[in-house]
Amino acid sequence: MRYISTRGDAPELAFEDVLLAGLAADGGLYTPVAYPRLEREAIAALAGLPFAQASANIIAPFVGEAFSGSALGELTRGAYAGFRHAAVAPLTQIDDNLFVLELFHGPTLAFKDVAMQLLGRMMNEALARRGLRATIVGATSGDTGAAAIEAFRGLDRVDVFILYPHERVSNVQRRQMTTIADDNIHTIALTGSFDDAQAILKALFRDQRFREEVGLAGVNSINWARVVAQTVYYFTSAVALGGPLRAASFAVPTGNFGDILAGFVAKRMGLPIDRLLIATNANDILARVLASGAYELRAVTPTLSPSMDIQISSNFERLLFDMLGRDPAQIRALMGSLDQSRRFSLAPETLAAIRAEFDACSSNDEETTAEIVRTFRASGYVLDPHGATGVRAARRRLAEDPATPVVALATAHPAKFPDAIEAAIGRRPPLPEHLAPILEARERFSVLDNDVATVAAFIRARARAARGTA
Ligand SMILES: Cc1ncc(COP(=O)(O)O)c(C=O)c1O
Ligand SMILES: N[C@@H](CCOP(=O)(O)O)C(=O)O
Repeated sequence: MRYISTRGDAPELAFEDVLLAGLAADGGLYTPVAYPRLEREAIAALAGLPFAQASANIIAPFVGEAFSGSALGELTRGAYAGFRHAAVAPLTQIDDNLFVLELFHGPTLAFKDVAMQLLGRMMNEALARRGLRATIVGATSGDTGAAAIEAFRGLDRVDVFILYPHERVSNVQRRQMTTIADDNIHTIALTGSFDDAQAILKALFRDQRFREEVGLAGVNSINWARVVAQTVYYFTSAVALGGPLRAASFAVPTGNFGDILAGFVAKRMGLPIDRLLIATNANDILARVLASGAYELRAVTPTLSPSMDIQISSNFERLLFDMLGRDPAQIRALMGSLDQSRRFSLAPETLAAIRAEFDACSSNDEETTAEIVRTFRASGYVLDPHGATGVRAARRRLAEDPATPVVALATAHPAKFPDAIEAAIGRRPPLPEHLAPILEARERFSVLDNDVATVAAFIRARARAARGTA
């Protein structure tokens, strides 16, 4: 499989190059030249397979020769061996036709582990094959950072720098990142929002000199490998509910649009998906764009679901690329307008094409808390605040169409947000035992100004030091 940039001005690459490149050199996002199709029989044959095997089957057409034959199966088996649930991503029914897909059984208790545990293994192998080292820089609103740190800690081929918004992640989320003592891990508390962190990350990727100097690599969902690994649980859960003979809808707590984009890709690959429901918190830019066609940046509002406190949803660019007939000139024009005037407008036919497949539902903190309470009272199930926005979107859909099952993605474990849960239902969900030490361990992080040059200088100094060349 070959990959092209959404902005049309970067070289076409093979999977392993895309894996190591992260963002395309023209600022665009890599996407496959065409989506591979899984025939109905191949989808049906996923039933009953271990998650790791299903993952290898689904991902194989995307990786081509890079991880051919048994190599991919070995990587997926390794990636999911440490999950705390044998099914990796189990489904739980909480109401009529309403199912929760638990994606938080990985080491850091968030859906990010599903892709990151595989990405870490793939990247390490690709770097070893090429005899390279890399400097991974990641932006996080709380969960990607911990998942990346867990996947890459202690490896000598990589230095990891994680930028998170200072004082805007939960205590558990912060400690999952800042208490890790490995020398190759560097956590940066940025005096800004996640959007600021992601803007710095993209600026670093656009600086060709810096990129080459430090061997820059990215593990956010701007990296295509993250998206493709996230398609797997759409297949496994849909098949468990009767797919491909029966369609399901998916309600997805959304921020950077990487998770729901994976659902869109699964649908393009042939999985019968009815509706893709974008669930947002008060940072509702995606709900607003679906309502009006105007993608308009506003200041980020802190909420009970901090990982979704995002306005610039990077992967929306990949969706637009497909919805605009894969025309990079139109993407360049929209992204240029976003940079210059903090907004762009979609043409009526583009908006109609998006609405044909997606709905959106935003929930403020009160509504999120009410959903946690409602679900707990009705079924005893404890949702985290991110998952609660998804379940609320799912209930709204079921009120319109009770016959089609809806899978709501539970993207984080409630123990990551104990204060919000306690305020809602009067109980503090305990942290799984393996994470208990982080509550006492010493924290290490550097507070940096929201400024590209400051962050670049910090990374340069530390990355060199780690290589013994300072
Ligand atoms: C717990 C949780 N839910 C939902 C999201 C949103 O996912 P995405 O950014 O892929 O839209 C995130 C962050 O990405 C998250 O950490
Ligand atoms: N919510 C995310 C934001 C980054 O998302 P990614 O999927 O693009 O890595 C987080 O928790 O960091």
